[in-house]
Amino acid sequence: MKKTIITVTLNPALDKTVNVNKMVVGGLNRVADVRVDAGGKGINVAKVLQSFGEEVVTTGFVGGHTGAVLLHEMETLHIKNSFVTIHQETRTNLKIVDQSTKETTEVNEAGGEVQSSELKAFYELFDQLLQDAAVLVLAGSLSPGLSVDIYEQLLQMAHAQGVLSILDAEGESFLHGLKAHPTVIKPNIHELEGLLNRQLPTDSEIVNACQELIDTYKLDAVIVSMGKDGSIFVNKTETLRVTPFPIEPKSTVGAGDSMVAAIASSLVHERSFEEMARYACAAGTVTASKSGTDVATVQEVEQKLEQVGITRLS
Ligand SMILES: Nc1ncnc2c1ncn2[C@@H]1O[C@H](COP(=O)(O)OP(=O)(O)OP(=O)(O)O)[C@@H](O)[C@H]1O
Ligand SMILES: O=P(O)(O)OC[C@@]1(O)O[C@H](CO)[C@@H](O)[C@@H]1O
Repeated sequence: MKKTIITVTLNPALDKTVNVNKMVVGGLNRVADVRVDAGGKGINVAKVLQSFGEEVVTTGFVGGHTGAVLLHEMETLHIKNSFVTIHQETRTNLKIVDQSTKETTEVNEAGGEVQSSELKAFYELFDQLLQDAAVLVLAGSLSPGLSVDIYEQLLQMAHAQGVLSILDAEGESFLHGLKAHPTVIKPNIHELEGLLNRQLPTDSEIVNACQELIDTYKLDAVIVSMGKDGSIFVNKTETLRVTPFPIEPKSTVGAGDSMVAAIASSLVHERSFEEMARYACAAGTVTASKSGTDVATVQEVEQKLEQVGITRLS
């Protein structure tokens, strides 16, 4: 049986996280401390999967000095990777954590442009990687130069090979990707409201929206994350309201990606929907309690599984 999980980050980043005592918008902010991590959604997913002991390979585009640092970071973390090198520079994303409110302000660059020859090389590489794959994770924004329907195309290639898929995207690329029927989607509440172009102030409105998406786009499951308020898991037969255990949040960057990693691992291991929810919530919540773009380890997640609150709504 195939077990490999491919994570795709078309627009990765080095995440530079700075802590300031109290953020002054429009004023001078002195940085108390700084850290740099390999980032980009699919790379964060791969970091968690590596700790979980899954067979994971991560791919996408990297370029320039920042790209070289990113590749070095992945080697240090022993994450199997196969990236197409582009001429332009990989971006650096700034994350400002205000220690007085514990809020994170994110400033994400657009990223280096991908040329058509580089895209062609990626499609060839992706086609090869699919041969051994069980699950595909597509996550994050698109670099300039990429077509908004790229997720749709990659999902169609994956489905032709019988590969399950998780899509975590927003805006136009998300809408296009949905047309190719990913197995699971994991929007946060803002991405879900943006997709449907309406506010979803109550749990029951969120659940109805998830069911609507499952029916319209023939999805297996929709998982909506809502930061400290937890998450809602909906598939064709079950609806779960999931509540995290208390933490002191340090940086929520990568929390959603950690959920996606736990969902991918649960698909490979054919866990029940409830077990998937436990793993995903524990992974996201542990990551939110860590600094920078540092992510949950398998030991930390498994210790917390029983502390996840699950209420079965159907
Ligand atoms: N402040 C917090 N306190 C407790 N748990 C949190 C907090 N923030 C995030 N989490 C946990 O992490 C999960 C995912 O968080 P969130 O909804 O912010 O994801 P996201 O917006 O996709 O994140 P990102 O895109 O930065 O990876 C939540 O469902 C919750 O379990
Ligand atoms: O600009 P995108 O691709 O939407 O998001 C990129 C990003 O904010 O997402 C990750 C956290 O989820 C970070 O590591 C990274 O900087």
